[in-house]
Amino acid sequence: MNKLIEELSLEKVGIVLKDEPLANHTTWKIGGPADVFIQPKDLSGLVKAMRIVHKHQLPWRVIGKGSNLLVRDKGIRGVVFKLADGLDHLEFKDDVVHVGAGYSFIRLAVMAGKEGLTGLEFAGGIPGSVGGAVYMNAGAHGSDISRILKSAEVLSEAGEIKTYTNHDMQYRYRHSILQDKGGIVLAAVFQLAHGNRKEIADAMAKYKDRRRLTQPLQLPCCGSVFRNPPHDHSGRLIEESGLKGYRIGDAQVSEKHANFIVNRGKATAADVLALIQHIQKEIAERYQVQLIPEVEVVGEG
Ligand SMILES: Cc1cc2nc3c(=O)[nH]c(=O)nc-3n(C[C@H](O)[C@H](O)[C@H](O)COP(=O)(O)OP(=O)(O)OC[C@H]3O[C@@H](n4cnc5c(N)ncnc54)[C@H](O)[C@@H]3O)c2cc1C
Ligand SMILES: NC(=O)C1=CN([C@@H]2O[C@H](COP(=O)(O)OP(=O)(O)OC[C@H]3O[C@@H](n4cnc5c(N)ncnc54)[C@H](OP(=O)(O)O)[C@@H]3O)[C@@H](O)[C@H]2O)C=CC1
Ligand SMILES: C=C(O[C@H]1[C@H](O)[C@@H](CO)O[C@H](OP(=O)(O)OP(=O)(O)OC[C@H]2O[C@@H](n3ccc(=O)[nH]c3=O)[C@H](O)[C@@H]2O)[C@@H]1NC(C)=O)C(=O)O
Repeated sequence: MNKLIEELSLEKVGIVLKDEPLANHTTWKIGGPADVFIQPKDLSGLVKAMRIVHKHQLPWRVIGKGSNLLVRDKGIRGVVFKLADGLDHLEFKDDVVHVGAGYSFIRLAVMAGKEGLTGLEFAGGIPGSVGGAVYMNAGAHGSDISRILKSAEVLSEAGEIKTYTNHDMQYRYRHSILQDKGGIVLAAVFQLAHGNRKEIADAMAKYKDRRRLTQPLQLPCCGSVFRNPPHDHSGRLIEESGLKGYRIGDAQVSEKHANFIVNRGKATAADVLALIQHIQKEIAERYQVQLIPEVEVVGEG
């Protein structure tokens, strides 16, 4: 590991940290350490780092803003790449936007609105990176990434950069091909349309108010914990089961939105996982519905 860190430092790939607690990089503020944490300073830093990691045959994972991740308490063995500053270029060309994977998805929505471009209003309250959103097919208010993505640049483990079209992504509800095949989204191109600045701003303000009213935005959380089952809402089922406020350790079913689990202070991943299992058992017994987590659970317990 020390040899790897030495090589990464010599190549000046960006920020390189040993045993970095991932609780510092997830919105749940939960997660054990990554053996090696790399925040590349730019694209060439990422490509160089990937080559070195590949040579050392270490497992790796990429994260964005950690807003859909439950990292187990013993952390992640191998390397974690975090895409943030340095991979965050933004360029509007008529009604098309080219954006780096490390760019904030919320900020992108705000910037597109300022340009008078419509299509990204739904993203106004989704607190992740563009890369995470492309991978997750993030969505809200009746829209999602699949409606606007033209193409994405993806780096494979072998170090090749390929262009994926919208069709290649095989998008479905909160699913993309990347969830099966892996790869690192480097950048995305979105097709928007010219619209009315005021109408765009009004729609975003309306969505923002709705979120403030219905979601526990002030407490550490990861958004919806479970996918919605067909033709229903996990939040409705969990509330109807009387589980709002139910707590294991410092992990609690939000009083505001039953499909959110909030960290009341020092919740561990084990607390959250126990609560997830408890909810799944209650809902299966009561409604014969198997709730499937939307959040990704990674690392060692
Ligand atoms: C308050 C709150 C509200 C939310 N509301 C919504 C909502 O309305 N709709 C919605 O869809 N989600 C919502 N979420 C969940 C979350 O914001 C999205 O899933 C988001 O797209 C995750 O992006 P991220 O950068 O944080 O990804 P991370 O959590 O860091 O990672 C999630 C997954 O994406 C992968 N990934 C991240 N970056 C890349 C990359 N560059 N290349 C390849 N894979 C990558 C990771 O490996 C991981 O598997 C909400 C979360 C919170 C905290
Ligand atoms: N509960 C949790 O665990 C988490 C919740 N969040 C929530 O997500 C939101 C932003 O997250 P953050 O990581 O700070 O994002 P960023 O730092 O990437 O960007 C947020 C910026 O965009 C602005 N903004 C956000 N939404 C809108 C909108 N609909 N219309 C116009 N401007 C908007 C914000 O202004 P302004 O401050 O005025 O809204 C802020 O300046 C916040 O509401 C935050 O509460 C984020 C992470 C974790
Ligand atoms: C937050 C996320 O995405 C959210 C997205 O922000 C919103 C808005 O479009 O719609 C989905 O939530 P949701 O289905 O729970 O939407 P909401 O509008 O909050 O609730 C739906 C229905 O459930 C009911 N509901 C919700 C919460 C609750 O505690 N009790 C309850 O009865 C509501 O009354 C409403 O009738 C996405 N969740 C999923 C899993 O698809 C996320 O993916 O992380």
